[in-house]
This record gives sequence, C-alpha cells and structure tokens, in this order.
Amino acid sequence: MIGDFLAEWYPWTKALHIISVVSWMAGLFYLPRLFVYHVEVVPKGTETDVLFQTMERRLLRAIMNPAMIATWLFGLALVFTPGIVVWSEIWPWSKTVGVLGMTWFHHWLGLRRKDLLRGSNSVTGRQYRIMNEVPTLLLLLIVFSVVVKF
Ligand code: HEM
Repeated sequence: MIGDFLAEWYPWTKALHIISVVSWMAGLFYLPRLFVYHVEVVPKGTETDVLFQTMERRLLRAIMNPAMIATWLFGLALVFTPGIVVWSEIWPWSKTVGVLGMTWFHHWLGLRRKDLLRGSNSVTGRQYRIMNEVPTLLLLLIVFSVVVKF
C-alpha cells in the first residue's frame, strides 16, 4: 500500500524536502537582491544589463524552478504519509497559507524577470527591497507552523 511505502521512507522524504526548501529559499532571497542592483545601478542595453539578465535567468531556471517543484513533490509526499498531518489542527492551514504565498512570490519574481528582459520594468529598487522581506515573513510563518505545531 502507498501509505506503508510513504511511512517507511518518511525520514528520507523529510530530509529531501528540507534540502529542496533550503535551495528554493536561497533563490527566493537572492533574486530580488539581484533585481535591486539591476534597476538601481545598471543602465539599460549595456553589457552589464545582459550579464544581469543571464544571472537572473540561470538562477530562476536552473535552481529555483527545480527546487520549487522538488519542495512541492516531497511536501505532498509528507502530506500523504499516514499520521503526519492532522487537518483539525491549525498548523497545516497556516503552513498552507505560507506555501501558497511563497509560490505566488516565486511567480511574481518570474514575471518581473521577464519585464527586466524586455526593458519594461516599472518596479523601483526601494519596492524590490520591500518585497525582499516577503519570503522572510512567510518563512517565519511556515517554520513556526511546522515545528511548533500550534
Ligand atoms: C510547497 C509545499 C509544501 C508542502 C506540501 C509541505 C508539507 C510538509 C509536511 C506535510 C511536512 C511534515 C511535517 C512533519 O513531519 O511533522 C513538512 C515538513 C517541513 N517543511 Fe514543508 N511543505 C511545503 C513547503 C515548505 C516550505 C516552503 C518550507 C520552508 C520555507 C517548508 C519547511 C518545512 C520544514 C522545515 C519541515 C520539517 C519540520 C520537522 O522537522 O518536522 N516546507 N512539510
């Protein structure tokens, strides 16, 4: 049965989930930082502009997209592991709010990357600095949910 299989592999699934989460978070913290420098100090159409576009594309495609998918896959495997998630408690719901927020933020960054590629960015460096705090706040919500289990 799938439940027995998931229960047997639970520590491994959780370890792989945490590794994926750490990789995803690294990108979610770093990409908006790149955007801050990109909009504040790099003139459009220069070699440096192209260099930033390349760094942003590689970070998103090679690290963040695969890490997000792996986080979701191992996270859902944990959800289907028998006895792990008790939906009558609050923490699974607050964690769900956090992960949906994190996934929205990832897609928002993807859209902003395309704006920077087309030269049609309208977000200021200060706004990117503020948005940089979103993953930090969501991280607090998620880790308190899953570790404190209120
Ligand atoms: C993307 C969808 C996600 C799903 C479906 C999911 C689901 C889960 C589940 C069911 C557990 C097991 C809880 C337990 O063993 O008691 C877990 C553990 C964990 N999750 Fe997620 N998660 C997701 C994303 C995230 C994200 C984005 C973070 C961090 C930013 C995160 C951080 C953690 C941590 C640190 C643990 C280990 C907690 C412990 O030691 O028990 N997860 N996750």
